[in-house]
Amino acid sequence: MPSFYNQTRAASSLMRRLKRSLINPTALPRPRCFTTTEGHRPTLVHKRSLDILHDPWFNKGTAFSMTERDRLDLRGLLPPNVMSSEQQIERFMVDLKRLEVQARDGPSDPNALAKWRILNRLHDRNETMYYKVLIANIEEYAPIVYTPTVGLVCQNYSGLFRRPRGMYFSAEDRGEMMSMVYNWPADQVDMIVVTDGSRILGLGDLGVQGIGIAIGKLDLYVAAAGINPQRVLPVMIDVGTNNEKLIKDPLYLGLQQHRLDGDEYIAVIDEFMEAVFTRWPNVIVQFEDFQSKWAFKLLQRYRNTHRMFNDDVQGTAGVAIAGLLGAVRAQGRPMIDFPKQKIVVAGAGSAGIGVVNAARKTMARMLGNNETAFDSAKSQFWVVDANGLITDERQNIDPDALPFARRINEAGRQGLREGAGLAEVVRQVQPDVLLGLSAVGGLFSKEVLEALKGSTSTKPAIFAMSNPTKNAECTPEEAFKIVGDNIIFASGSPFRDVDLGNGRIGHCNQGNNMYLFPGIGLGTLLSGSRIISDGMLQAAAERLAAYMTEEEVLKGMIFPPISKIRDITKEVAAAVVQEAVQEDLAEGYRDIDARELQKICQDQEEVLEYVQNNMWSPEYPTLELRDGFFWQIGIDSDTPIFQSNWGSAHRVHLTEIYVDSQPSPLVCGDFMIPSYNGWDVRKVRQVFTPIDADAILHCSIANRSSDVLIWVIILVAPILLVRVMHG
Ligand SMILES: NC(=O)C1=CN([C@@H]2O[C@H](COP(=O)(O)OP(=O)(O)OC[C@H]3O[C@@H](n4cnc5c(N)ncnc54)[C@H](O)[C@@H]3O)[C@@H](O)[C@H]2O)C=CC1
Ligand SMILES: CC(=O)C(=O)O
Ligand SMILES: [Mg+2]
Repeated sequence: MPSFYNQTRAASSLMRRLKRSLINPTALPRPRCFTTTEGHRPTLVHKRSLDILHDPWFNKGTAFSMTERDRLDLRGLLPPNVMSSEQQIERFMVDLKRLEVQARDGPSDPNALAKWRILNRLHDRNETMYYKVLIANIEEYAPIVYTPTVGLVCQNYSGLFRRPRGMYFSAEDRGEMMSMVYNWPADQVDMIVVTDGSRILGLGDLGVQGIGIAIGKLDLYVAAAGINPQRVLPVMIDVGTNNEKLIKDPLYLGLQQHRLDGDEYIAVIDEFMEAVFTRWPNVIVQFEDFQSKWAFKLLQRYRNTHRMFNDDVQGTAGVAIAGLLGAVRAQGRPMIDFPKQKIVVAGAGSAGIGVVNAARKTMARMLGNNETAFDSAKSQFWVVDANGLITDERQNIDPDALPFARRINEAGRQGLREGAGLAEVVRQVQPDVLLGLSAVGGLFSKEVLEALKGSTSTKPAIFAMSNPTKNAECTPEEAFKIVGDNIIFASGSPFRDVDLGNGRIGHCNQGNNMYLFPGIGLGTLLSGSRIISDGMLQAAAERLAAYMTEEEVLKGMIFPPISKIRDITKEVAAAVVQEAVQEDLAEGYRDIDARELQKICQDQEEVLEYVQNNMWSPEYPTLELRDGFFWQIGIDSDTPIFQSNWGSAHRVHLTEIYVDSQPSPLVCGDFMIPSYNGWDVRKVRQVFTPIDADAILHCSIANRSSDVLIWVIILVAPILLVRVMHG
């Protein structure tokens, strides 16, 4: 819950803005007029926030000064580094001259970036059409808006940046976030994907440029889960970067300082969480691509108090479990044999450790769900990181990896030692599964794959899950060629199936958390669960595993094709809703309360229908012009919102106020309303102090006093005052 201190701070910050609106003549209604900038006379604008950034006449993009950003409610809507117009032109020219950027880690499609640009322009122009195109061609364009191209986009974001999308909270904004969050124009936000840019895919620290991954993930939320695009918010928390190249790049858009660390870092993330959950109490926050050091700590910090999850730790784990269960079925064995699988994992970061933790819990559940089962399950894993096999002999072992450190005596009996290389580990262990989350392209070398031929499994599984494409631990061609045709293969980024000759196909599955995170988010939203429990994540993974038929699995297809992502997401969301109800966490959604949800969840078809009915589809709505002026308190949204269709400050006379649908005896009168389009109840309270704004459901407004009168008061009042004071 927001602390009293922060609420007070938010209130005083809002009051400041309120006062500013009341006394700032530029905010008062007047004809849209502006003067030239000659002679440094200010140009008077009739707009604020995104409306300015989307207006080609007034927009200065990254060149808005900090004071202008404050005055015009732009703070947080642009990357934090203020650029000169010369720098803007330089950035544009550099980008223009390298139209076909092919970075080392880029996708194999040479036109990928050009396609991204075209799609991005459509996204800016017409969201409905953009999502129609994306949904209809998801197989072709997911690799453009998501991995692998999104990696290349993030690497080149400073050059590609055109129109801002999402919000930027930087280390410089400390103490301001609670007020900045109101600069976002949407009254309701369902889904936030936030990153601090510290580990974007397998590309390392990309600083502020990491916003691209948050945008890409939210594209999938809209396309796959049918989250309304007006209710998503990509967020970049810029606490600096440890990427020296970016720190020295004059055209970099983020803070050019080293990353905050320790308590200072946590304070920034805390402030962000408090701000977004204060404005949108029902929002769900997905943490994305935080370096492992913080991924686990932040997850532990917020997971029992906030609606949040970490996609790299928890989403990836769920997808891997579904894949691992699929691999057991593909061997012609029942899923209950999973605890017998020997699994070698290369990579002990947020993703690798997330997977082994979840796989261990799944095994333990199958073995009787008790302490002994949990303890014995860990012996099925061999974890190898940059320093080789992790054993309890390792100095300064990472606490998150500690439970999986092999006992050195036992390792010795297997012919292994502390720091043993991957090939050696595979040779000795003869695993059923070799899983890569190392971000090291080609790590599954010929030697490692040769060693896997000794696997005791009838159908060994190779999961080269690192992204983007160039970071895959091996390609499907290498895997099928070296290990043989009788394998299961999955990769994090998409590859083509392999032609094995004689009409046989070596199936390449895409093992990516995109099969889970949209359903986890949607299921949480529609259940109204206050947290995202382990059980909800497990239910999501199991539903994904069960999605594939026996026939498909035996052919080596353990994940669905991406063309089915909307359908699988619906299934996953339904499983999440049902589990939330089962665990008594569900509080309902909109007009469906917990009890009704419980009834719905008794019938599988009904819960699927409930999910389907709440998925947004890209269709043009019929628009009608609503002339004049109206105010209302939204009752169809979770937070009552006081809305006006008039984007500027104005004086109004309230004539009717309804409380609980009854005309209220409260005294109505004249009020000066500042220029906010969407107010939540806290703001309303500050203006209408005698009114319990929570209870107002509707109020209508008659006549506004003329602008001329306001100007007369503003200009004449001080003169009169001086006269009175001087007798
Ligand atoms: N397919 C999917 O859905 C997902 C894939 N990933 C990918 O997983 C990769 C890793 O992500 P994080 O765990 O967050 O990164 P991280 O940087 O925290 O962890 C990387 C780990 O790999 C280890 N490593 C480095 N060199 C190695 C080597 N030669 N042999 C064995 N291990 C080595 C490091 O010691 C570290 O433990 C990234 O490429 C990311 O894109 C992450 C999440 C989801
Ligand atoms: C897929 C994903 O989340 C990652 O590579 O980080
Ligand atoms: Mg990620």
